[in-house]
Amino acid sequence: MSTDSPLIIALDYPSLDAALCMADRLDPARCRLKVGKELFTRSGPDVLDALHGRGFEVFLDLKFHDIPNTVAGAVEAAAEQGVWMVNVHASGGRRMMEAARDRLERQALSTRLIAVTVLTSMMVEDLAEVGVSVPPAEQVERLALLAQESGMHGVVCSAQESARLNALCGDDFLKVTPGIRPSFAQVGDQKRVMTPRDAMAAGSTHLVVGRPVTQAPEPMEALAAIEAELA
Ligand SMILES: O=c1ccn([C@@H]2O[C@H](COP(=O)(O)O)[C@@H](O)[C@H]2O)c(=O)[nH]1
Repeated sequence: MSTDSPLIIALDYPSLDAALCMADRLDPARCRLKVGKELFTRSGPDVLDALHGRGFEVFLDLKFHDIPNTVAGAVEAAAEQGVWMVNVHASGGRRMMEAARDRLERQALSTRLIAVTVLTSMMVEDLAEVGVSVPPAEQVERLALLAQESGMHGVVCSAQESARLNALCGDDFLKVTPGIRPSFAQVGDQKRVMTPRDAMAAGSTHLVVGRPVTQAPEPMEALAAIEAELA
């Protein structure tokens, strides 16, 4: 089932059972789901089959980062599982992103392919330690432009960068933004955060929300509060 909702709920759980318990409380007409490294490493492709069987569109968030041939094969494998979206790291470079895009095109696979710019958990000090001597916003812009030139459908960035990327890359270029924190939620390890309403106003196309829903005492109430904020 396809949905107009911008919400992507991150199923960061240590077991298939726990993830499906949450999925069974959610509605594929009201959100998409994201499967990340922990859940996929534990459950493998079974989780994708189970979520597709329940009618959800799935973002497989494995953030591939390797040589072009390896990433192209991994992206093809993900797309063959029928996922709605998959991602790579933009810092893997132009040739890597182009190889992944070309592989999807050659196999006529319609999975959206996006690139991670700068993780939403990183600040200027974190970038400096890995040899990047510009602020996150500047690095995000650089990598988003490279991702667009390399044929990506969009990027993962923080909502703090969405307005600038709208101006630089256009409205149609996807801005998938984790680090979404409603006023009732704890920030945790995220650094570049925004509320759901501000993120949409800034031009984010999709909002990734994990713990504010999945760790809430009443997850469905938390989700409803976010939807009300967006209405
Ligand atoms: O830059 C990034 C890229 C990916 N993520 C992922 O999004 C969710 C966020 O979960 P919260 O619990 O809402 O913090 C999580 O799965 C991350 O792996 C990100 O946060 N930042």
